[in-house]
Amino acid sequence: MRAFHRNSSYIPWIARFLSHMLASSRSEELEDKLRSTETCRLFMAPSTIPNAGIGVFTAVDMQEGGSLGYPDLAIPVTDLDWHNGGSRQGGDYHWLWKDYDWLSSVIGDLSFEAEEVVACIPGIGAMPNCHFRLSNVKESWTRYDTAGLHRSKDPGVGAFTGYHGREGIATKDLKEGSELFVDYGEHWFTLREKELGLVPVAESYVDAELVLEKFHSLGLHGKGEVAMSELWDLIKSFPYKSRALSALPNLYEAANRAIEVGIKETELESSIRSVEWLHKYGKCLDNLRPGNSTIVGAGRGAFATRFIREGNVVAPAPLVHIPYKEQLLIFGELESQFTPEGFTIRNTSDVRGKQLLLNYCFGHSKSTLLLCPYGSGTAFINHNRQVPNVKIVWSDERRAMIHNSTWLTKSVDFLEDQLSPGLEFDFVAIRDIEPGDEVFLDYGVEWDNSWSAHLKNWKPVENANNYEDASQLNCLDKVSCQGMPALRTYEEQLEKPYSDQLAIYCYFNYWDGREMIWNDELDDWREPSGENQLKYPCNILMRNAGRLYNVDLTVPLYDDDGFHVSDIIVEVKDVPQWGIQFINRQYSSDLFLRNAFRHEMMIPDSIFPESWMNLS
Ligand SMILES: C[S@@+](CC[C@H](N)C(=O)[O-])C[C@H]1O[C@@H](n2cnc3c(N)ncnc32)[C@H](O)[C@@H]1O
Repeated sequence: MRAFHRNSSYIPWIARFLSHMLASSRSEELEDKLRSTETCRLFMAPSTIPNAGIGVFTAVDMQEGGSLGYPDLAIPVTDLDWHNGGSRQGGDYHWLWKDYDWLSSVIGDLSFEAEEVVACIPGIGAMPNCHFRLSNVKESWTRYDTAGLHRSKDPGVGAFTGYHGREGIATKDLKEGSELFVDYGEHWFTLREKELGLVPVAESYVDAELVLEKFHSLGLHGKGEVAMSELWDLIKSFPYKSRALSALPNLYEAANRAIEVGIKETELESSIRSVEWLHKYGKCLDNLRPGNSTIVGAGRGAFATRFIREGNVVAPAPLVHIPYKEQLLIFGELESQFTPEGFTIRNTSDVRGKQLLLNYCFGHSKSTLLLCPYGSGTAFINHNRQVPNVKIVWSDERRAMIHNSTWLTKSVDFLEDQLSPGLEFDFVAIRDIEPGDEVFLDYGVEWDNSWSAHLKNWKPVENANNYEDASQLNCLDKVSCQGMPALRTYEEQLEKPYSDQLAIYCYFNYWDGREMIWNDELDDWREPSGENQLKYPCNILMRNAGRLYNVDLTVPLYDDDGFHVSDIIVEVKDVPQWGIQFINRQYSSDLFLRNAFRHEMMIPDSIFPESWMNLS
């Protein structure tokens, strides 16, 4: 009280100052809100699964079928083992992306690009955790196109991925605050038992419920809560671990609740965070949406979905580290030499190019290290040296999910030994960004010089004028097919063939997962973006009225061990045009152009640690 009086002469000044501060922060806040199209709907925040690192959460109620965030792109990585001395070459290397990349066959047509293809998909494709019982997100098929570029005239061709449109879709109604879970497949966990322990899979919960039921029916409740709680601790600490034991709640209180409502319900309850909590501890994941870049020839770009004030985080970007960038080199073959198993052998003195992934990673001229962001939407951010509106900074550890600043003092060899990501950038606004603005980063002077040299020296490859990319001929639904030329039948193609590098595939309605069933009366042509999509090589036999075609499918048959034993030909009638798709044959698309631009984005000297400078 006395102190108050003593300092009373300052009160008018302090009050004025405080009220000014409050007024200005209030008006900024209000202004931000007014200029925002909406508040954040998707957050990255610590997972509700203990020790599972990053989680992704919806901050709004979401109905089954609703889109979670914005679609992301998929970067094909081809024949990585072959080029990098993987098992076939008798060597070994650490590829951290393996915990994040996807088997290409579940992504889209990129499985046709090469013999072995994996897809690196940032955002929803890489961040959400897996919980078999609570799976609530599925991811759509990617779409493919060259963003209007053609190898006969555009130097940017092959320098960005054609695969995009991979979207997270809610598979059930979700309450605001729910953590998103995708299904990685049980195999993912059984392969990683050493690192992750016995993570419960679907059937573990059946066993766990039985244990819980028995525990409940012991009838020991009369002995008091303390005894029951001790018994529960004993069960949970039982030294013979199993997936079922891991599926049981950790705490006695949670076990009690699970007896009441079931394990699933308790897990569901604890997988929801409050929206306030997400705002406090999370980072917004849907400030960026993809669109066609305003830079001609640059492919797609990232656009702000809402107002972002200078200094604020536009998007967080956890980083996958690749300690030695030679892992992204692509080699030619040794002529007429084969491994005992009959595989071709790479010629290490014939470097043919670099994986496209390089263009989506950051590096430094004095280091072999690459850091590849898997934030949502950040992979779309294009380069602009004149008017960038974002920069990269190391995440502030107090708000970061995985950033470990001690790694900045360690060597590249140390990073090679780190088997999970531990670094994180934030893309931060360096000026106010309005909704709809394209977001640009300055990729650095080396990138800029290299791009200028590319523009100066670029010449189209031989026969580029005759190249017809599959995406030029494909239409994806009834409406878009209306504007397309009719497809040529097999006989018409004898007169006027399609380009050699194109193959024709047809969708096929199937069911079961084990047994192929076909029924040409079924009118169930899979949506190109749908799940369970299968397509087989086909011949167009006849064009019917209404852009429907009769086709011959070549359907492979497999034995019980999954080996391809033979093919059968199945005739299917009245396939709609969008059920017939052109595919670029292996190694023929723009991805493999020898003259395609490849360069990593540069990490500024000001934030690049000296301890990582292992090149002179
Ligand atoms: C991180 S990706 C950016 C997203 C990319 N535009 C896409 O469609 O996927 C980097 C690549 O985008 C393209 N790019 C970025 N900025 C560009 C610019 N200013 N001019 C031309 N191409 C650019 C180049 O192909 C580059 O290798």
